[in-house]
Amino acid sequence: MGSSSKERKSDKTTASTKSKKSKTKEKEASDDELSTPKKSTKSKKRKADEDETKEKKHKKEKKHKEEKTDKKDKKEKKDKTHKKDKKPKKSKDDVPAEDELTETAPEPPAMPEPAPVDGLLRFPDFSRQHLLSGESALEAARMGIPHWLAHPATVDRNATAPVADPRFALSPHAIACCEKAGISTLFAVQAAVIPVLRTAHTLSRLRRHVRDLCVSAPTGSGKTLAFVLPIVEKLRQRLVVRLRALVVLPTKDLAHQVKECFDFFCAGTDLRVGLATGDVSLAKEQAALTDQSSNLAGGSSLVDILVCTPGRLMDHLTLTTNFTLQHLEFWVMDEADRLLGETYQDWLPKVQSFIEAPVSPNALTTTGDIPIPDACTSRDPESKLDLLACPPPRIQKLLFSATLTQDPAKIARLKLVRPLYISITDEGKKDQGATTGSTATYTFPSTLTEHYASCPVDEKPLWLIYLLWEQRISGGVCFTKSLETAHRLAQVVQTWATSVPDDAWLGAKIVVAEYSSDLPAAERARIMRLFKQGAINLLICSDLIARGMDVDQIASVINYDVPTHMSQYTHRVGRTARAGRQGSAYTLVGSTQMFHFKKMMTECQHWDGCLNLIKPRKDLLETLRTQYMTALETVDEIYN
Ligand SMILES: Nc1ncnc2c1ncn2[C@@H]1O[C@H](COP(=O)(O)OP(=O)(O)OP(=O)(O)O)[C@@H](O)[C@H]1O
Repeated sequence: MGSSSKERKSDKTTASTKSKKSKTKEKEASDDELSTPKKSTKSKKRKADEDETKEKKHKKEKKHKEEKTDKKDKKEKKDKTHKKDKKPKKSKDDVPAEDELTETAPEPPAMPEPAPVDGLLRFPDFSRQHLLSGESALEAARMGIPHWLAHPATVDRNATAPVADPRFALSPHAIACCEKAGISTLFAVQAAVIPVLRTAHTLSRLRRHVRDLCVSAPTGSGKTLAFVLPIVEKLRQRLVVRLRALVVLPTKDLAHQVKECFDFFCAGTDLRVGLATGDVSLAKEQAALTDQSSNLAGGSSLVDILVCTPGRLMDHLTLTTNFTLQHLEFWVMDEADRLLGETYQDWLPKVQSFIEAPVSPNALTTTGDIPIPDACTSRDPESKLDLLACPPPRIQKLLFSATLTQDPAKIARLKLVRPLYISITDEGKKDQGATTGSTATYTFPSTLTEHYASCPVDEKPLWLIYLLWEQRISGGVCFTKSLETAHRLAQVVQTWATSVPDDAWLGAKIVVAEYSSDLPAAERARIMRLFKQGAINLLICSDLIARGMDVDQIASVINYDVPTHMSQYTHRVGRTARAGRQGSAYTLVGSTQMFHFKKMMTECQHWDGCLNLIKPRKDLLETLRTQYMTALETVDEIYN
């Protein structure tokens, strides 16, 4: 009892002392709020004592530290003297500090322009003088277009250079291939892009200089070679076969075309190029792409470069054993704006996730407890499985199109790193798209002559016949809005052409073929072969070959149906006037479509003085009308 009363007393005392202290504190606090604190003499003394003790302690610690540093310095000095002659020179293969290499590393400062040193590659001197100003810049910002996208580095289309120019640092093999292909001068897009890619990969083992590229250049300006050449040049130095370049195209036909280009430039190297388009069974493609029996997951690629369509790429990513993107260095998207609009199986985010995902430990073979990675790298910078601690090369994304989108939302999906936007334009037409507020710039081949004819909608087939006859069109492609129209039109035109006596043709007699996605691949290939040989000289099709197809023989393009968008017009007419050759484009505009057509052209500053109006000769039109009516009757008899 007694002790407890004592405890209670002492508790009371403590409590009262505490409350006194807290009262004093409260008072000090309230004083503090009003004025500079006035400390009592007692507390001043206590403070001075404390300070003295602190200083003593600090001096002691400092002395101790100095002694320690002194000892360390002496030791290092001794070691240095000892190792002086033994120190190895820094090799170019030295592995750099990890934080310097990961993509999460802080954004490096703006790349300094390397001085023009002989023997070293230089970045091209992209003009930046015509940056958007005033309202245009504000407009771009308002539309949410990132600065780099609104301010392309423009290159004049005449800025060509000889293949052997040291800026390109092309190997004798590449130069020989160009010679074999009849290429002595690199076109502007190639002269601009190749040094950027070559420099990035030659100078920088850190790959700091690796920037993603968006390239916009007119149709037929040589974009394919702009990525094929540097990729082959980089990869031909590789030792082990890995899938290092992925080239995605929107259609099978285009994929075949680009594969042919790679094959040509890879001939004489041991690089292997694969194709995944779904032309053959999945099993056959799988067998051609990876060694299915290998237990080195992902390390059994049978190809270095894969040219594919998005659909088949998805199949291989999900179904093919040992198919991996972990070694990828280049990811090319040709006809990028079309691919970005492609939602098939959500392909874009899926590929993106395969690239970003760390290599799954399940994908590794183990010997006992030790994992054997298929190669020295994984994409995960934190990965403990990264045995050689060698950082993976960063994937360079390369986007090409004649009508590259400026839609910020679409571009953002690609997560581009320090992107550089190169645009090949006409002098004086810079920033055209941005000033008009459209979502892409449109530049046409300078060798293209454009025409249009305004005609009654129900007389379009007759006017097409008129054009074919009067303009002596041979080697032409005629675009319709649908397969059905293409089918019917091909029947009518072919029937009319057959009905005209051979000796009436002053030029080559027209032989028509329908070229449609409904046809089997082999049949399409046969028709294209005949077209290239001149045995067929007019292809009637929907938009199947409106993009990217490169056929020398196309001298004229006819838009039987008016394109609904400027990019569609650009790609269609771009099938002619390629690689500096002359070409003509004709658009048949139904009288009810005239308003839309003119508006579309005017908005893209492509109306005044750009197109010639065709005024038909009435007598010839009437003569042909009779022939056309007869052909129509024959078609109805034969086919219906
Ligand atoms: N430097 C060059 N010299 C001569 N011809 C070239 C050169 N570069 C490319 N070509 C040829 O130019 C043609 C068009 O090239 P390519 O198909 O790459 O054009 P593109 O810019 O991709 O066109 P599109 O936008 O229509 O796809 C091809 O036949 C190609 O062989």
